[in-house]
Amino acid sequence: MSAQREMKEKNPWHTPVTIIITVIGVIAIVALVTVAVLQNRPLPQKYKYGIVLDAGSSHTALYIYEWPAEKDNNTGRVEQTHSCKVKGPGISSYASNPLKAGESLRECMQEAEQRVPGKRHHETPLYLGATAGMRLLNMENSVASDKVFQAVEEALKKFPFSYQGARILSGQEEGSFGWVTVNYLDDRLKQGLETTGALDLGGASTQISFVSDNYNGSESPRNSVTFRLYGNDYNLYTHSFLCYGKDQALRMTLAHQSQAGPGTVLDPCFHPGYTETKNYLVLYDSPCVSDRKPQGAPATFNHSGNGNFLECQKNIKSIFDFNSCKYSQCSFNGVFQPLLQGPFGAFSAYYFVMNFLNLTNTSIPLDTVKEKLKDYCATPWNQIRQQHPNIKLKYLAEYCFAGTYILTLLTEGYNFTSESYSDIKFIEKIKGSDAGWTLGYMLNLTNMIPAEAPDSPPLPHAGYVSIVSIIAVLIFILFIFSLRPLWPRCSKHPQIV
Ligand SMILES: Nc1ccn([C@@H]2O[C@H](COP(=O)(O)OP(=O)(O)O)[C@@H](O)[C@H]2O)c(=O)n1
Ligand SMILES: [Ca+2]
Repeated sequence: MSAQREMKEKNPWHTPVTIIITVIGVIAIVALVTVAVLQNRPLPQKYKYGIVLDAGSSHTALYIYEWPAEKDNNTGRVEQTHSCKVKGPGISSYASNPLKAGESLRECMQEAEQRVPGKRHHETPLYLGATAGMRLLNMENSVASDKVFQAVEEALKKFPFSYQGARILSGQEEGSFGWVTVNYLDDRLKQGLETTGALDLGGASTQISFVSDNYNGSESPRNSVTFRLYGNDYNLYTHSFLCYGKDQALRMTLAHQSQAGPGTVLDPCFHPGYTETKNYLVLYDSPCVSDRKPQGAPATFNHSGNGNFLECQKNIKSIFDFNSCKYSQCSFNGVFQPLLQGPFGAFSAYYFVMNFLNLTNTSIPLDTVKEKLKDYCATPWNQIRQQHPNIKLKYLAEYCFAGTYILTLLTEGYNFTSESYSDIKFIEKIKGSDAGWTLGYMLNLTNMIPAEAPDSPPLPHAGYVSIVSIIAVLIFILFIFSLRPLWPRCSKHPQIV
């Protein structure tokens, strides 16, 4: 017998039956695992889109959101993919020429048409939400505000999206949807984590929204908003202060000073050397101040600065009422506010102003922040202008006021202390999406956040593939053992040839 044959007889695995079984087994395992992997491989992503227009008091911005199309119940992450700032002022400024309000949106809407894939246009919901600018116009002149909405509606309907309406948000909606946005983007809602409060500062109103253990909605129910999200109940405290956005607050502070008498206003909230001639009619053209219009005043007044932080803060404090409170505790103007419970995200003008002033770092002690602002306000206007040649003078002139207003609102208004000040984070975006009410508004209207926690597959994909592989190998080994009777017998002793 040849040596080769001898080898074969010694090694039972070399019989044709076992070789065939092994090959088939290996092929079967590879096929099984391949199918398991391929079946669960993410498909090329297809997206759905949603568009929200934020018609603020100072300007309108368009946001495009996208989310994976094939996720059940739209449970995939929603992200902002594009934003467009509408040129010109907010839509409430077009009260005397409503058609222009509609026209102003055209450029950003055309951009949206480019950005959203054509075949998704007709199914992409389009919302417009207006905030405090339109609230004020509606109070002042509801016919004019209706006309602006009509014009805006006509302009938006010309685009191929699924138009869902334009309306004024209530203060509660504005505050609570800002809170939803921040906590959704931080993944706090899905995971049932402690939530972040939301501080939104606009031009015409400002919102504060947070969950507090000592607030269940029974004291001052009008400040209560409840949500059931991903299986958790949230009882939110929220309040919107109309007229306490930074632009209207500036009007109120100026109006307060100009009551001292017509002529010149020497304003501690403006830099030394700043001087402008301003129109009384423009100053008082807002329901926030119209009742304070002095009788028989001249058409214009001289607005000059002397840059004094402490005096500025004193003036700002005069627009708050700290005395009336019929609840256990109040923020200001007799508005109930439970004990602050952080952390807080402060966005919109809070961020823009503090970022300009290089004061977004809240681990800097509050006293140091005040010192820095004091120095900034005392800096001569000429020097400020030279340091920031590219910033529009109107905006540049107002940062001393705006910074002082923010600190006053937070500490005197909402009762943040030197300790709790560091609970605030000034934020612009979270994971690429702007902080603001728009995302929360769309998530709510499209039912994108389920009330109950979605059922998740019991195993992640990797775990599933590993278990399938292990079971396949075990079945194969069992199979081999079940064929034992067919195995060639091996002798314990070397065969004698
Ligand atoms: N880059 C920017 C953009 C806006 N802003 C200010 O942020 C505020 C935005 O308010 P808004 O137009 O949303 O007004 P509301 O309707 O929310 O009260 C305005 O006071 C703007 O002047 C800013 O300070 N810097
Ligand atoms: Ca706003």
